Amino acid sequence: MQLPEAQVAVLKTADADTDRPITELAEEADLKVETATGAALALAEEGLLSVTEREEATTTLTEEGREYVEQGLPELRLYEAALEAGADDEPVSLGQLLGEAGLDGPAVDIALANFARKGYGTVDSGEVSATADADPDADDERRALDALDAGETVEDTELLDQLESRGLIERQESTTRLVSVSDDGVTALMEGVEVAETVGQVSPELITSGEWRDVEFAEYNVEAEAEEPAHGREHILRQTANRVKDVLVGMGFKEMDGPHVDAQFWINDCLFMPQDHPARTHWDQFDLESPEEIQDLPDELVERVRSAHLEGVGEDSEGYHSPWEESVARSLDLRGHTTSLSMRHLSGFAKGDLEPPERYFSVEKVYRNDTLDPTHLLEFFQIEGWVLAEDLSARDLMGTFTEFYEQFGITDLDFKPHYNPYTEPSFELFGTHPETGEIVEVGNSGIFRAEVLEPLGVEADVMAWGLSLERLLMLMYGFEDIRDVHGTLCDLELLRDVEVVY
Ligand SMILES: N[C@@H](Cc1ccccc1)C(=O)O
Repeated sequence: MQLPEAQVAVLKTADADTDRPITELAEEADLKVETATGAALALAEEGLLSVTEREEATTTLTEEGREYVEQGLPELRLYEAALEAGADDEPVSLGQLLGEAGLDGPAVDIALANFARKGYGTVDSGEVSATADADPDADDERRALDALDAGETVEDTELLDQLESRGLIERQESTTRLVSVSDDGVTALMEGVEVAETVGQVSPELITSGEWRDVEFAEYNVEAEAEEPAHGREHILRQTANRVKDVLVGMGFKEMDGPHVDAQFWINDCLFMPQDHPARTHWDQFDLESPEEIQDLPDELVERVRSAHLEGVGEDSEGYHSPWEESVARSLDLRGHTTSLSMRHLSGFAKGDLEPPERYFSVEKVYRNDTLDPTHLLEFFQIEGWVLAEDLSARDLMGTFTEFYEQFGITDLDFKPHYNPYTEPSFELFGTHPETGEIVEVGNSGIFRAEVLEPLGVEADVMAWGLSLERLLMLMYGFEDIRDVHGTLCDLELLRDVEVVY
């Protein structure tokens, strides 16, 4: 019988009466595991080998686990020091015992937590009493660690769970394929198997020489399991950003863009944020030292914005009467929101004057000097948007959000009245986290005030919002930590394997 080279090697290395792991055969036959696996599966198909699968759990000691095998578990070291010092008779100070046991740093907490849990004694107001008749040699966790260190297996899953939760072991599940030669395989071997002269890959030489006409090509085994190469793919955040753009375009919006570094004028002043507003300090914004200021601001608009801040607009509006400096308006910041783009567009500065109805959006990065935590980073993507039209109301705003979020499977939005210096009314928007059930803030919105619109020269109503792309992702996929998908600590495995949801 003629077989491809790898198959002959595997068949000859396998045994008829013992099941052997493919990995072992591969090593012996000097083949890559994938090649040997492919060959074994092909042979099994021909009935020459039998292949069985075995699920295996392997347990390995972590570095900390190994350290305890050598030096003893902290709680046992504490117990031994306690016995030595006579704490089974009379309480002894914890400080003294820690010193004698050579325990410090995190080992102290570990010793204390497990000492009481395992019944080695009690600690009360810094005094340790030891149980007289505890037997550290019989300590299950110690024995299990020793056994694992010696390469033995431990069956007690509860004990393994405990060691795993202490971070002393790691468990992996794996599938091992076991192979043995079948009766037909034995017969074939006895009758003689030879390597078929097959060609695995077409080469330029084969083609130019015309030799390809005469050779025999190896068959492809499209069912063979191969290693999966980790290739590049679109980041889930980018993927979702693109979907958001598609959805908004589908809802009749146009995209706007603009600078990441911008004048405070566009970021804050146009939005009727008083220059002494707390969010304008460096706690929230990143200021640029250089260049010191922006040159091309529209003078007339600057004048109208200044006057709105100082005196208000129209009859009912007062303004702030607080200091307003043009140099502050001209200074540059990393934008803390993309509402700066809305201002550039609504004022006519970006694209010329706009006539209602108009709808614009952007999905762009913004920067804030926040404290890092599971839901905050120093930068995130904001889904900015606005509608310019006659007679808008809160219902239009809510209807737009309902329609937008529905496309991402999110149907349980909550609205909470809110305050922004630039919108009235204003609403914060909340969704429910699919895993934790927690209420998560997803955005902020409102209808721009006259103090914003009048200086811009806008006569119709404008409703507007800034939503967080990352929070949308959290609701869609159940991520609990923004750092899983964003930034340097993000989990590559998760990004590779996450399924696209629709
Ligand atoms: N700029 C607001 C969002 C917003 C935009 C427009 C109107 C109302 C609110 C924020 O960043 O939170």
